[in-house]
Amino acid sequence: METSDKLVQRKQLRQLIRGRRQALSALTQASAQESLKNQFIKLFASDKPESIAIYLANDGELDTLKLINHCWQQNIDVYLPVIHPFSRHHLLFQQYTPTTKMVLNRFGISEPKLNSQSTICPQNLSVLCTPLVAFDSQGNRMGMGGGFYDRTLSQLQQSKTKVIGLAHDCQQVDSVPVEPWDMPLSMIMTPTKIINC
Ligand SMILES: Nc1nc2c(c(=O)[nH]1)N(C=O)[C@@H](CNc1ccc(C(=O)N[C@@H](CCC(=O)O)C(=O)O)cc1)CN2
Ligand SMILES: Nc1ncnc2c1ncn2[C@@H]1O[C@H](COP(=O)(O)OP(=O)(O)OP(=O)(O)O)[C@@H](O)[C@H]1O
Repeated sequence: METSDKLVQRKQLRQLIRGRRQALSALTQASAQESLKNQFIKLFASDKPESIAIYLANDGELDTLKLINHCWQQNIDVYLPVIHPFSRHHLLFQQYTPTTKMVLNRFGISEPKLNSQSTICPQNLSVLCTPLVAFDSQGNRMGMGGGFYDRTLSQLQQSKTKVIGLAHDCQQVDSVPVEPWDMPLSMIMTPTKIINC
């Protein structure tokens, strides 16, 4: 397929799936985040992670507040992505506690006010949960289009960090049109299932 065809295809798919998740009702979102928390508890029943990077939901993404609260209760260190102030399309991961000062980033998403003393190298995270727009059963993912998570994931190839894509079931497609830089996921968690890719 021509590169430009694929670009158009990816753009259309992104629009379609973003529309699907934005259309989910508050009730569906509420039950989805409860199920997500329960899936997480089941998955880590026998080995509690030390640290986990999550995200604050935006644009209809699978909500994570209940999961974050659960981690806090379990003394699991929670980190959030922060848009890198100088390095374009790169993320930093900063610890998030109930007292962390928050600011809005340029996408309107709440993120910790940058404090380099509470950031972590992604390689040192036990678990990294990525948001995504579309996924398939092979673990291919497509995000919002900035390549932020692709760049982070490309640094994790030699690390023990467990990478888990989080999404609603309605974000699954038969096949994500992938690009050479797209990093496949080894696991995707939805409110109803865990897919080992
Ligand atoms: N919850 C959450 N946090 C995240 C991400 C994410 O996907 N979800 N990111 C994962 O990368 C990073 C932010 N990346 C983003 C990239 C594009 C847009 C977005 O809304 N784009 C608009 C155009 C906005 C603009 O250009 O100013 C759009 O496409 O409509 C949002 C976040 C870091 N934090
Ligand atoms: N590891 C990388 N190194 C350099 N550039 C990259 C890397 N990964 C992706 N990019 C660039 O980022 C841009 C956006 O990529 P893409 O559309 O795949 O993002 P995405 O998967 O939707 O976003 P995200 O990864 O933030 O969820 C592309 O132009 C691509 O060239």
